[in-house]
Amino acid sequence: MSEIVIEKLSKTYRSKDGTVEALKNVNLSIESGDIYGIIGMSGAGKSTLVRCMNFLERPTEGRVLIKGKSLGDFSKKGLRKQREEIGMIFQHFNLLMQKSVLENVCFPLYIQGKRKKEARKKAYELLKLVGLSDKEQAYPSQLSGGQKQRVAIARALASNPKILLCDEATSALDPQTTSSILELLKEINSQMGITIVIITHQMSVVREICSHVAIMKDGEVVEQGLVTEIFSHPKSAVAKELIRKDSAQEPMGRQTVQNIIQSGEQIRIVFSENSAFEPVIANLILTFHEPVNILKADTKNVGGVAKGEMILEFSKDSKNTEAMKRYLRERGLEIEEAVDYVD
Ligand SMILES: Nc1ncnc2c1ncn2[C@@H]1O[C@H](COP(=O)(O)OP(=O)(O)OP(=O)(O)O)[C@@H](O)[C@H]1O
Repeated sequence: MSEIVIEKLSKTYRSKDGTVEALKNVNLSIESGDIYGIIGMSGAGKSTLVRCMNFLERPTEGRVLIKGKSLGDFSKKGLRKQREEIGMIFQHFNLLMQKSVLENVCFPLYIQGKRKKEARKKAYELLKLVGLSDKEQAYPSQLSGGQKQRVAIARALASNPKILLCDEATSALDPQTTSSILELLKEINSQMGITIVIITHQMSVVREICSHVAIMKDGEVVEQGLVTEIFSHPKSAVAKELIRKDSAQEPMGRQTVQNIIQSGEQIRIVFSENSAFEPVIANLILTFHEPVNILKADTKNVGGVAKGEMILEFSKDSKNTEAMKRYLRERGLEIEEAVDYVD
């Protein structure tokens, strides 16, 4: 049975300035143990969707099922109990600034009625898990962004949730700290079996950690599936744009993209790092006696697997472009037009 099912979900905000359809007929299925990314540009509806997953926001239409139980059917008390199974972390950590790290982690346990001794024992364990045993007496203002997010993760895990919702949890962090937090989330997923939902606007986050992804635009899911599949063969314009931005963020990638000679047709190829890719390109050149520019070549971590990505450019006056593409396809490489990936 799926851990989370989103069925025909719509959310409309009404205010004196008019109505906003933040979600339109969203359908998703998230399996137990998935790390599921939800990605899209600003305003796409990501936060609204994740807030509907624990009914912080009530949908206008549709259902949210957690392990087959519809959240809409719960009483207030039942919903509060159900929410203990769904932890959440945020971009700005939302810690209690007047309380120590230890007391921040104890807080949800006190709300559940746990005694101080029991709560503290659990909090010590969690602080050890997130690598902050030495900071239990510190206050949030004395911590770095990455450490604050570790406290927030420990606090979210205090009620033994089955699901952890992460709303732009790494957006306020530098790339190195982002990687260490993603690493921690991966450990939590694999060691504790917690299903993780990650809201982000960065493809690099999805690439590094997620098994599945849903891509949102204007309140709708425009594409969803395995990250490896979407990274290799994105279909929607939004997916292509997010992949292009991901590449352009790397200094080498940007430089190469800016320096390209806009001449012949360009294609994008994604391949396994250890595939026999180079001989194919060398043989292509030897077979057709034509130069082929390699505009960009990169290796990316896609769900822990190294994937090669290349953008090739054929000569402007080439009469062999179609034959060369056929040659590459016949050798098992899947290729696509690269117009969406270069500026
Ligand atoms: N409480 C609210 N009242 C009215 N409109 C809202 C409310 N919350 C969100 N919206 C609108 O709903 C749409 C989706 O917003 P949402 O915050 O879910 O998008 P997002 O993809 O998370 O964006 P961002 O990445 O900028 O946080 C936007 O047009 C937003 O202005």
